[in-house]
Amino acid sequence: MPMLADPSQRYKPYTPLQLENRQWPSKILSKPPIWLSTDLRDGNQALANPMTIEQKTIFFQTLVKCGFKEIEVAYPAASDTDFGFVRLLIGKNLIPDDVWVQVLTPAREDLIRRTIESVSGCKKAILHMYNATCPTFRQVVFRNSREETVELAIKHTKLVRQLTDECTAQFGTQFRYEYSPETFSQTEPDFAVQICDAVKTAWGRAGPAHDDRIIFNLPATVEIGPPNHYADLVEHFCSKISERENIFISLHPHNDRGTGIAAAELAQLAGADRVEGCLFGNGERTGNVDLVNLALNLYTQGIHPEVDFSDIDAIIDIVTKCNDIPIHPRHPYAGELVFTAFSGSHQDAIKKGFEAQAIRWKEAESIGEKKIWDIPYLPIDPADIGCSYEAVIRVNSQSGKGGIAYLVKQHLGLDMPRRMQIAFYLVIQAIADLEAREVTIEDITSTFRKAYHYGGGSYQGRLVLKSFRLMSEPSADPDTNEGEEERRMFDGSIYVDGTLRILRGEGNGPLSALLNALKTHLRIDYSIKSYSEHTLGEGQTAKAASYVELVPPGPRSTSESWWGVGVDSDIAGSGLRAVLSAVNSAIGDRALPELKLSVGFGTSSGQSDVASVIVNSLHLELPRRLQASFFEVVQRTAETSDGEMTYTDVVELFKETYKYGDPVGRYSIQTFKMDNVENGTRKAFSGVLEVEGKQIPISGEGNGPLSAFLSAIHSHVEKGTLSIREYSEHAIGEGTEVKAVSYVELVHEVEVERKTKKVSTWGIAADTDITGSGLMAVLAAAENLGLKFNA
Ligand SMILES: CC(=O)SCCNC(=O)CCNC(=O)[C@H](O)C(C)(C)COP(=O)(O)OP(=O)(O)OC[C@H]1O[C@@H](n2cnc3c(N)ncnc32)[C@H](O)[C@@H]1OP(=O)(O)O
Ligand SMILES: CC(C)C(=O)C(=O)O
Repeated sequence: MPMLADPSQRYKPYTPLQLENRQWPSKILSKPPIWLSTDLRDGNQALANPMTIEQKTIFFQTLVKCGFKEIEVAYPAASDTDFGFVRLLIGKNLIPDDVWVQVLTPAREDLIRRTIESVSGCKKAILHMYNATCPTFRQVVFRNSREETVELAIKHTKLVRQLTDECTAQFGTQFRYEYSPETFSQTEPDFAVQICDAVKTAWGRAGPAHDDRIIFNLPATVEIGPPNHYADLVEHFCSKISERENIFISLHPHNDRGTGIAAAELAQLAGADRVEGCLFGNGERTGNVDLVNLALNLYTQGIHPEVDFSDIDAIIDIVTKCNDIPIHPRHPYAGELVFTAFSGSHQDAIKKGFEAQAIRWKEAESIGEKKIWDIPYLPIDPADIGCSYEAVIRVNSQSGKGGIAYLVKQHLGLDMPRRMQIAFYLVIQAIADLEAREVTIEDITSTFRKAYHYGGGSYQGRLVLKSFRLMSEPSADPDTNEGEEERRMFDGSIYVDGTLRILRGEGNGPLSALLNALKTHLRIDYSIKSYSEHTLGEGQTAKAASYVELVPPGPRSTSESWWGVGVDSDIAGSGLRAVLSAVNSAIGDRALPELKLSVGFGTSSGQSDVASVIVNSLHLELPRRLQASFFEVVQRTAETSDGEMTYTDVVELFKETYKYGDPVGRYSIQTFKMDNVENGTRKAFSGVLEVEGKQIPISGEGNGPLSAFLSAIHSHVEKGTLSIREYSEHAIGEGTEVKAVSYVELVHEVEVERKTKKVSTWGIAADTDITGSGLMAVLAAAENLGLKFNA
């Protein structure tokens, strides 16, 4: 059947109340109401499968834990389960002393007796009786006149009074009385007041003290009008009922029009003291009013609700298990999606909101002011109810760059520059569109790693930085401006398609020096369009994150660009890594010039090619001056072999030249000790030097281990003086096999025919002890120089 063209033919509107001097619209809520949870009664009676005693027990304990002090636990006359549950709570002493349990009964003698029997022995009980009072119920259900309806309420209230007094006398149970003119919102307002006044008189003991007050519960048993109408009815009731000070006015809104929350809030403004409802709004039909929603609404106004939902997920878990009803994903405060934004503009605003709030809070903290929550689209801090920010931003095809950037920042700590956000957004958007699904955080982080070759392991690209050195030297150009006078030289070992190569370049900064090296050695030619950086983490573990945008060289008309990201404990290192990250994207699978390992080490080969051979074969990252020195050796040797040397020839030549890896040297250190002297500002070396089988005790002092050792051997050198021109070291090997390799360039000066003659050479040594490797490198150099030691 279609909807009616004229619904007024079937449905009549509510009758508005002509309330004079209406007060509630200009009031505000400033304190929480008394809460009554009726989950175990009104909520329970609405379930297809009412709760078992075990479920009711768990639910009851959860309510107690949340801080509810009044809990309607059963309709005891309804079933053995309900009756037995009340007996169990009392028998097992499960009711805390400050908690009132409430039980409901209709106005029928047999059921009232059974209900009061159920609470005998309980410390504090609220006996709740109801009878329907509105015209339809009077006429149809009870077939009673107004007078008969009032009489029914009076008669049974008197019975309740008599039986509860008897129970108090016998068991010491403290009782309060709650009366509900059921269907209050459909009852004539004056009749509701009349019947409650009569009930109060029949009860006969309402007083102003908290525990003596009679409770009049005014149910919107069925929500038949807008919330302002309910508020009007409540304000009318509050102003007309006698002895208002001896009464608690309670609300019991249902949610048939979906305005139960609004009705409860407005009716509190209208004068109510107490609210009955269920967690997450379970209950008959569309449910009772949701107490969690009401309480958290107060909380977000800065008013503590005096019930605690700090771990809302745990509460949801118990409630959904007991009710066997799921919570809607959009349910206020509790739904799975209520702290989630999928749409781009929401995500953007949330991201900016968090950033701005962090700054605001820092300032507020420094001047002792409140840290007020003010994040777009998030009325409450999810953390306050035990939720994480994990789900705040989720990505699908409706999302924008801001949300994706937020997630990258949250999960990888990387705060991408705006243009990079746009570039990465397009990558994610393509996935979301193509696969028509939500893009998970795992998808986003792994796509980011793949796109920018970030995170090592399987994500790394064709070019991987192993180590580098940056040097400065004054510019050769006399016309350079102040501040531009330095040239930067990059000298690094980079894996190129798995082969370690030594690349060198120079520029006016580290990044341009690397780009120059890539151009020179690998014909990779790009320029930097933008660069930015920020710190990642705090304190000692802080690192630098750099972002680079590369474009093809020449006039910048192209829209094509490649972004890269690099993270390193060293800021220059992070920039270099960012360049390589972008280069890896830019080159794709284009072929790169190979390192020719077996031919061409004649005059046409460069120093870095030779250095590449050494690093690949012996894992030695030669200092630049040693590279130059050895290159000269290679060139001289190549001349004698028609300009051609094989890879193996070069390696052997290196070993032979520097006696590297030669186990039987003429000189060795038998034992040594390095002490701190002069408050640790200087070092004192003492040990035994073995020279061609002879043991020579030596000792000396210096400002560091090497100078101390040098001074120790000095007096035993046959003639001349020794000094160290250059020293460097690096680790070699991995894990437990790691050693230190030291490189020492030793200079020997001798007077020959009144002229000072200077010769120098390199010594290289590896040892598990870094000081040991340095000393051995000095000896190796001495041996390579052909020095003689006296005993
Ligand atoms: C708005 C609310 O939520 S009110 C609470 C509703 N909750 C429940 O009903 C859950 C528990 N109920 C039950 O277990 C049963 O209904 C019982 C045990 C209370 C009564 O069961 P029964 O005796 O079989 O009667 P039934 O369920 O048909 O109830 C209707 C009878 O109670 C009367 N009645 C209904 N409400 C009331 C009341 N508040 N006061 C007095 N009598 C009432 C009806 O007029 C009707 O009487 P009739 O049999 O003389 O016509
Ligand atoms: C018994 C009353 C309070 C009731 O549950 C209702 O009217 O909804």
